[in-house]
Amino acid sequence: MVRLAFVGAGQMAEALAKGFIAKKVVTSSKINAYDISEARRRVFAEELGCKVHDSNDSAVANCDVAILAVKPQYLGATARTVSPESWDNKLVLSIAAGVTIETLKGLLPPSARVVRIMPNTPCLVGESASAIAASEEVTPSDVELVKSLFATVGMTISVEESFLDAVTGLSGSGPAYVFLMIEALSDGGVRSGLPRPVATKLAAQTVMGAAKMVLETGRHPGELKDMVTSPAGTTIAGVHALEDHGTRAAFIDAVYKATLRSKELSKL
Ligand SMILES: NC(=O)C1=CN([C@@H]2O[C@H](COP(=O)(O)OP(=O)(O)OC[C@H]3O[C@@H](n4cnc5c(N)ncnc54)[C@H](OP(=O)(O)O)[C@@H]3O)[C@@H](O)[C@H]2O)C=CC1
Ligand SMILES: O=C(O)[C@@H]1CCC=N1
Repeated sequence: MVRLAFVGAGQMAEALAKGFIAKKVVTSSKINAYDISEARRRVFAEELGCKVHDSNDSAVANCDVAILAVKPQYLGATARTVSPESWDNKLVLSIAAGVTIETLKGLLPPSARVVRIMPNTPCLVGESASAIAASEEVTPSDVELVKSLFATVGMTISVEESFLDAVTGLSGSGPAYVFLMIEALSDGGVRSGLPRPVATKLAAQTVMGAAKMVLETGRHPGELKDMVTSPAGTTIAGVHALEDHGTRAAFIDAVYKATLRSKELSKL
């Protein structure tokens, strides 16, 4: 069984570790971790049962695959806390938004093989969307290993590295847009008289059901929308309100602005 190391044990590292453990792809005893925050080290040791180290160097020295999971701004300084000997021959996965393979290679010895991945938090429930871009040195068996690891917590897709900023703007950040949407739909239900727990449950199930229809039928979302929309009915009244408030443009702009921010992070 592969030995992992999380360099940074924050929100996303926790979501991935919990997902991997739940799917039994890695046992907690094979997950090494370090975080500068004692509170985060405690979560990994006490809640997840992982091997928590007293440095990034020790965590990486004891792994086959290291997952860089600190904020992009701290990646350079963090990578330098690990000695070249500990990085030697490691498969290094970076989930950091924006930070390019070229930058990552500049931080690591030449023997390290670099893969960038952009997952999202639904890995916690086995429904992540992870896009993967590998550097030239990465072997086909490395790619297979990464794909099989992340496939246990959701779907994986290989992309050109140049697409990763857009992926980050869409699926990396996307759960936040959808949570906001569910919260707002629930507010709408409450505004119309539903009790909050009923409204939130209906909103979340509706989003999940609609998403499943897109994925499972392969039909265009516009066509599926038309199936709900009766002439002079309730849905077209709701759709008109959404169009009137510029909802479609707001989503397009959200993804675009997040993409631009990912590009900015690559320059830090
Ligand atoms: N959250 C998400 O949905 C997603 C995040 N990502 C990427 O994942 C990465 C982590 O994001 P996220 O989990 O949200 O961030 P968090 O801030 O929750 O986690 C990062 C952790 O790293 C710690 N840290 C900082 N410096 C070091 C260091 N030198 N050594 C060890 N640990 C350190 C931080 O401690 P402290 O807080 O004390 O600084 C923090 O606990 C980012 O690069 C982000 O772009 C990718 C996909 C989705
Ligand atoms: O907000 C962020 O920067 C990170 C990257 C993608 C999701 N969260």
